[in-house]
Amino acid sequence: MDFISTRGKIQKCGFIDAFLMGLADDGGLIIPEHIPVVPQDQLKAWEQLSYQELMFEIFSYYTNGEIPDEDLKALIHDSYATFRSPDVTPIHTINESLHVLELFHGPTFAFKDVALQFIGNLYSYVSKKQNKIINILGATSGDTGAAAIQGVRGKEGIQICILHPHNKVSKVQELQMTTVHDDNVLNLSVEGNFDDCQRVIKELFADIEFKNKYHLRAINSINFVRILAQTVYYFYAYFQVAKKQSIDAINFSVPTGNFGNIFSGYLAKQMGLPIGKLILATNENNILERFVKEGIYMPGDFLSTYSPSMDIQIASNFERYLYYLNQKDAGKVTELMNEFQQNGKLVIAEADMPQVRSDFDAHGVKGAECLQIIEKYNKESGYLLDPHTACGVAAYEACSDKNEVCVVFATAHPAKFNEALELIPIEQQFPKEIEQLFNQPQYQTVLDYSKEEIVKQLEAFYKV
Ligand SMILES: N[C@@H](CCOP(=O)(O)O)C(=O)O
Repeated sequence: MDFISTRGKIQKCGFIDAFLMGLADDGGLIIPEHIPVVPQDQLKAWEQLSYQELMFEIFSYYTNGEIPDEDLKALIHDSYATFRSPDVTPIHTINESLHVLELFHGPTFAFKDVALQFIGNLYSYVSKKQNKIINILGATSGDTGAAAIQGVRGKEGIQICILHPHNKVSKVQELQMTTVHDDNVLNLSVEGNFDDCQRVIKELFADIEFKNKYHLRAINSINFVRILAQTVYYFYAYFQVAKKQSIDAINFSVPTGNFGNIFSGYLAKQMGLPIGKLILATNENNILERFVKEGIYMPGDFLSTYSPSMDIQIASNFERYLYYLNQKDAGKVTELMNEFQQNGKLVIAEADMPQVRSDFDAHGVKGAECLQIIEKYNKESGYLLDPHTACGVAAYEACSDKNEVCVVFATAHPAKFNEALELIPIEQQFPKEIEQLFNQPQYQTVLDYSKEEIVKQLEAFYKV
């Protein structure tokens, strides 16, 4: 399996090189040259596998034997040893048409742990095997940063710097990042929003001289390994539901900001998993919903919402989808991305819209609807949703027929967003790992939004 760029201007490379490159050196995103299709009898056999065994099988389609089987198995095993559920991502069934896939049983109580605990271990493995310096640079709207820091803290040969938007993440998210006081961790709290943070890191990754000098590595979903690791739970969810009831295709409703989590579903579907609808669940920052409904991809005004992890306007992984929508024409993708850069908007050809609408459906939650859904499900079924998952459930209600089966992703534990939950008359409980954060000192540098200032901080922090 070789890896290429959506812009077509890098040499084909193998799995580890694709992992280390993060953002493609031509400014595009890395994708597999061909998406492998899993034969039906293989899919059937996978039904009985544990999460870890399934992940090994899926990764083996992509790793080209670059990681010996025993090493890959050990990496996978170690990555999920810290999870609070033996199933890694267990299913909670509300009724026959609605299942919630709990993706928050990792150390930082969000779905990001599922990929990032593995990625932390993989960076450590590569650093030791190839004697490589790993300087991670990432941007977060709250969850990625906490999970990535947790995945690499204290690991030899790895430094991590995370940019988060100052005062625009939840208190628990902020504490999860900034109470870590390890020498290899730097938290920069930037006056701006997530899009500002993501823009700077993308510019730095696209500056090849800087990227190579400082050995920059990515943990955001620009890194294809993030996408691949997230496909595993689509397969696992399907098999768990299939054990409970007879199903054909199932729908997935996915809270999404950077288009990474749902793009993993697109990949799983191309690999042959019987997925019906992929439903994009967003909040008021609804660029993706407008794209599906109107065919226009154009950022609107940034809004702070009850679901801050999805307070994103420019979705990195959208470019991966554009590549497939345009029949893998890298020249066309380059043209479209340049157009977006210049005009701040992309208009999808009318002829392509039936395809878009058969690939995705979408619903954007507005204000009170998020809290109403949390209250309603708590009252009716005693299940507590976090605000992002509530967007997913609202999108299920809007887009999935009741005679279809839908899995909604619970992307975070509700305790991470107590500010929103306090607005509803329900009882909240904090897991002890979260409760104890409130008594700890914080370590972060607050910065104006200035690329020069950020670069100065990185140059002082990274070992080269
Ligand atoms: N919602 C994310 C934003 C970064 O997205 P990623 O999937 O590219 O890491 C977060 O919580 O940080």
